[in-house]
Amino acid sequence: MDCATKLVTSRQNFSSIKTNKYQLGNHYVKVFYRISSLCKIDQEHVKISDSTMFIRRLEQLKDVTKQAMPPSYWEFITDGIFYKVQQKDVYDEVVEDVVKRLAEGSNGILVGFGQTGSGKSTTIAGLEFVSNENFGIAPRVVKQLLEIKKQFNGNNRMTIEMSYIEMSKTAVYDLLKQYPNNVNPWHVDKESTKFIINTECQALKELYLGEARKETKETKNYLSHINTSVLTFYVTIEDLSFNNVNRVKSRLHLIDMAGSDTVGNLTCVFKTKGEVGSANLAKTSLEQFFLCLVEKSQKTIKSRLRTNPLIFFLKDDLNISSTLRFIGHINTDKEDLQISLSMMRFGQIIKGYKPSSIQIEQPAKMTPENKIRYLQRKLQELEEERIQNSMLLNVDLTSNINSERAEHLQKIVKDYLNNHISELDIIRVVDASMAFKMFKDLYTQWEQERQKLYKEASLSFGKRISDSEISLQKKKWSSRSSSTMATTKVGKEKRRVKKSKDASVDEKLSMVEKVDKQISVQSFFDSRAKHSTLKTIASQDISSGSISQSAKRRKSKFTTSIQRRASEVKQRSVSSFTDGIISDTVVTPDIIPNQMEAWNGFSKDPKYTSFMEECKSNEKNISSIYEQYIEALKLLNEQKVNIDAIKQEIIETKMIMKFKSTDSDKYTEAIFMEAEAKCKEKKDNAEKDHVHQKEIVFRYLSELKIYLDRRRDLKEELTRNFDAFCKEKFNLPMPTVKCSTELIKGSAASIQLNEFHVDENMPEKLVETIEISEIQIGQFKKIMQKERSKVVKMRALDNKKIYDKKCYL
Ligand SMILES: Nc1ncnc2c1ncn2[C@@H]1O[C@H](COP(=O)(O)OP(=O)(O)OP(=O)(O)O)[C@@H](O)[C@H]1O
Repeated sequence: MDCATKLVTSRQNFSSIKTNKYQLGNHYVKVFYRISSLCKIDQEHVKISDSTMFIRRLEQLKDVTKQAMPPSYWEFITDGIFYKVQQKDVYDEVVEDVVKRLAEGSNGILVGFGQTGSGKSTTIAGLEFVSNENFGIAPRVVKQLLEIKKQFNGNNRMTIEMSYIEMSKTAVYDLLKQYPNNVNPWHVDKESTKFIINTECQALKELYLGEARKETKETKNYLSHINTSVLTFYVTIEDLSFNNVNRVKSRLHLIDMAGSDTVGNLTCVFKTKGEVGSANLAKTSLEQFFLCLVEKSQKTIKSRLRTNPLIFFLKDDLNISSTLRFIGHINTDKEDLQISLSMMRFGQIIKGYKPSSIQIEQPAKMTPENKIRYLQRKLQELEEERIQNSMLLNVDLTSNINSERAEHLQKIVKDYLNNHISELDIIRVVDASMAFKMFKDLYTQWEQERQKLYKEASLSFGKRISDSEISLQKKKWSSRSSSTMATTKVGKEKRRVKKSKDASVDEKLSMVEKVDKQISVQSFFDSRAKHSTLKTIASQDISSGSISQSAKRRKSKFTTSIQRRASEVKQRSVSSFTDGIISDTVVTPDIIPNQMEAWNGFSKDPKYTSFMEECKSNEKNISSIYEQYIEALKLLNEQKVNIDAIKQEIIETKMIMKFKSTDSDKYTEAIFMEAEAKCKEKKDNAEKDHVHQKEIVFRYLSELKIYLDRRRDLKEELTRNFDAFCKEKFNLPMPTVKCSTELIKGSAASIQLNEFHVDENMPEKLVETIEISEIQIGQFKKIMQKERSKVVKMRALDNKKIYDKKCYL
């Protein structure tokens, strides 16, 4: 798989481009291109600059008289060109936002089109590889949707379903059904299977099975798909908080078009003329439909809907308010230029652009005029970029922010304050402006608390200090930059205060200064250090010889009250900070690095020893039952595979019997019947074992559930205990607490529930943690191969029957 860097990324700036007057292009319609990583870019024929592709004009190559002229190219504007990039990069750039919009109720269509063997299926499905890093768009959509689903709770519910169909010129097949799986081409929506996705594992298994049921032709290197396939995700979001359930439905279609080609091309020698023609027709139909769409001709659009089952199926979703993404796949080899040009033109039609022809001089021969033209164009581009940037900087983008985004920003603020991220990570203009607004609010809040405390402190000494005096004093105090300077100034300040016969003001100011330090942002996250600082400062002041005994007494009283208030303010700050800004953080107990010491103290405290022991023993139980459960599950799956194999044997025996029935004698028939009976007996026994094994699996599962429930309670208790410990030892609650990593080491939370077929009844809590491993992909591939060979055999038998029938007739 590719590992080189991304060649060109998306560019949104199309202003310098000649567009069709019926331009369809809005920011929801994007056309990308992926150049097959198996071919080298031939610079003479193909050039790429940003997201613009230049392809050599073919007539110039063919016409010898024109070959001496400067090379002339077609210019195609795209939203991004990928060459030798990771699957993830393609996904992030092209699909991620489509899925987000899908969860918000917007329909979407993603079409992978291109020449035979150019990498369409790799981009859309990517199931032939052994690592999930190489998964294509479909498995990644499943993962992202399930992640979004996790965020729905309470009155909001999200349901994800999928259907998977394959379309040939004349028929439509349901890929989620066993062969024979024809559906009525005009009732695909009603007749196709809708599979409810609860886990990534189940969905992947269905994807692999669907892949196996596709019609393919074996080539030297890979299996080529003959037909177009459409994988549709149906998302339903329900809000149950009203009397009438509020329901939003949306669909996302991932279309893997049949490979277009020219009959006789080396890339498609294995395909019949009919198959090539049918693939080209599918692309042309879509192209024609888009031309109608671009021209907004409702009448023609309607009539076109009835000409093609694919367009009919996509129907309402195929319009410009949906999010449309097209990924064209091309080879840049000279012999494939013609078909590549056709693919590029398709993209331009979708965007509503008119390809223009330009001449590109070779750099060595560049004339001054061309240089000026080139530089002028670059200048214009930069100028436009500058205008856009300055617009972004000056526009208040924060007003349009939704709650999810706001939550995300709150998390950024929290992470920044916790030193988990740097300023550079808040680089986006919107993020930065919102984040700084939050910093400001936070600061204002603390500043108000501080002022309030100051006033209260002044009042408690029976003397009111005017606001101006406070600010004057404050300024003087805050201007101290070093400890020595501070000492000298303290002396001066005290002399001045003595002169004004108000020594108590000085004391109060020094106390308030300490409180200031105490509630500063830094000290907020370093509670222990601050706490001791407070004590040290207080004791230093108290022992200071310049203060009289009564002042000392007053001061110590004052210190205690200030300390208490500081602690109160801090606690209030902590809770308001947590409530207002990082309300999402306290849910999971977490240990942040500078609290490790506190955690160690807590875990060794004899008061909590028995509690900690219980936590550990619960984790141990989870581990051991989990292992047994996995073993039992493995056996269960093996049994299932065995049963499938026996069933297959029965089918095959029956089929052979049917075929032989015409010319076989009674003796042969009896042998077949006996073989079938034996298979059935084997199947019955295997099914009995399977039922028994299922019971064992569920027993382990329910046991595991009990321990996991206990773990949840223990976690809550742990949070409470740790909080109490921190309050007791440091006089401060911990802002966030987490189980020690040591504690959960080896626990089921850290174990990834493995592979294997998981029954629907498996509790969601467990299923959520499933990560797809390479072993599991291997198993899926085995299932796929088995299913494929089964379908191939059955198809061959059907074709033979049809052939025999024809011959007979
Ligand atoms: N980005 C890539 N990285 C590695 N291998 C790739 C990539 N793209 C395609 N291939 C390889 O090229 C071959 C053809 O790819 P794929 O099946 O995706 O093409 P296709 O366009 O779907 O073909 P067809 O139209 O014949 O079905 C496969 O062997 C695949 O592994």
